[in-house]
Amino acid sequence: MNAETFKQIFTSEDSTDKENIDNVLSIIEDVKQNKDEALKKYTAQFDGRELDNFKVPVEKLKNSFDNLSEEEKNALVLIKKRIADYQQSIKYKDFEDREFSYVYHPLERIGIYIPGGTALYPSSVLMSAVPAAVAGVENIVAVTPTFDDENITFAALYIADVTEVYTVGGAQAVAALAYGTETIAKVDKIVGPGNRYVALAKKQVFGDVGIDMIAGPSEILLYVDNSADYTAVAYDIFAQAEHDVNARTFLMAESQDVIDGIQLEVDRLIDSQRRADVIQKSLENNHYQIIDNRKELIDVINFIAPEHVSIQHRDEQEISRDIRYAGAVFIGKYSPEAIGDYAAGPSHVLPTNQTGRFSHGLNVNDFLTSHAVINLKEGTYSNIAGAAKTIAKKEGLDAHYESLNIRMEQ
Ligand SMILES: NC(=O)c1ccc[n+]([C@@H]2O[C@H](COP(=O)([O-])OP(=O)(O)OC[C@H]3O[C@@H](n4cnc5c(N)ncnc54)[C@H](O)[C@@H]3O)[C@@H](O)[C@H]2O)c1
Ligand SMILES: [Zn+2]
Repeated sequence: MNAETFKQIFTSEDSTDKENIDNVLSIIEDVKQNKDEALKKYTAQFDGRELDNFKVPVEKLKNSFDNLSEEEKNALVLIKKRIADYQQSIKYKDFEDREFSYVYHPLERIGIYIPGGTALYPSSVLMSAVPAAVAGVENIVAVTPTFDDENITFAALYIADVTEVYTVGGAQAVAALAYGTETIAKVDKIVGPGNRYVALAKKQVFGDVGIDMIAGPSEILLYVDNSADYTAVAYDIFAQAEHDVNARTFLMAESQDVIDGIQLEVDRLIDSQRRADVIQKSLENNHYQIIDNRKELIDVINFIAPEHVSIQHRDEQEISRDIRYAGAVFIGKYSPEAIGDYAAGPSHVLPTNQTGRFSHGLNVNDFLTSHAVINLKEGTYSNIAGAAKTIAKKEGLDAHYESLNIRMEQ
């Protein structure tokens, strides 16, 4: 049992979905050319809505918030504060020295995609918009295919310091953010999760505009021993599975007894789940493995770089310290992944499908850009200009050489 065993799982997936790519490319081209007209056309085609005006007035957002129960309002406010405090604490700070500085500035205008095709995601609003607001972004534009006059997504947008909201979704919304239309001005970066069309569109527009990452179907790797609460672990597996039929769980334990114990709870409880049909389907993607060697376990985790890792084990602290690549690591009984979805603080917008090996969860620093400031004094210059001249000469760049040399002679 080692990381090699998992290669098969990851290489056999259809990451290149030719038909959908062509479809998304033609939507993007159309929006580039025909702007608002194209947005209206695709909104009618895919969402079945005739839209004259897709800008949502702030009163609509406010109404949605005002009409929530006190309990719901308080929940959104508390979650917003948790996210903001956490993001503030990890925000990069300028480095300033006599001859070098490194300074950070917020992006000017960003777009957040809030999924809304089949479910509402007020948590995603807060997880994307609050980090941007903490970074100091002035123009936070949200797009979402959410059309009801009042809904919890609008309520979250109301308290999240979002400055503009448009009811467009899918690849057409991503294209509008990337290239601009008569109604929606172009942004500098697009963030947030969405379905495959949204993900493919983000991939296509990258380069013309920044993106955060390509987040695919959700996944969790659980490492559990017999000190864990098997019923709670069964619910952790359901929580992952109910997201989407493509979601998956990697359940790992040192012995078959543990896996059997959890499986018993899964079998006992599954029929009583409201989303049992989705759960049942996504459980087919699960992989249950016995790993009794700690080094192999860590190799597998680092290879998969799971979106979520949950360790519920006697040695959970020690094991967690060796993990290098993961979207987020949840340690122990009181850090279930579900608390991370809503309220722990770090964003739930996380890299999936091994992309955690080179990218990270959305955070405040994704909304900052930075540059170096070089302000050398004469002494430093004289110490290093000789080396620079030598290389400039070797490269045959004479003007570079002279630019350096002339200052040495003075
Ligand atoms: N990783 C995360 O943090 C996270 C959080 C929340 C949601 N999600 C994911 O976001 C996704 C939400 O998907 P959704 O579909 O509900 O909403 P969505 O808003 O992502 O997509 C809806 C849009 O898809 C477009 N579309 C639908 N069918 C199309 C077709 N045949 N061709 C072209 N475009 C088409 C439509 O324009 C529609 O507006 C889910 O996969 C969910 O798991 C992820
Ligand atoms: Zn979840």
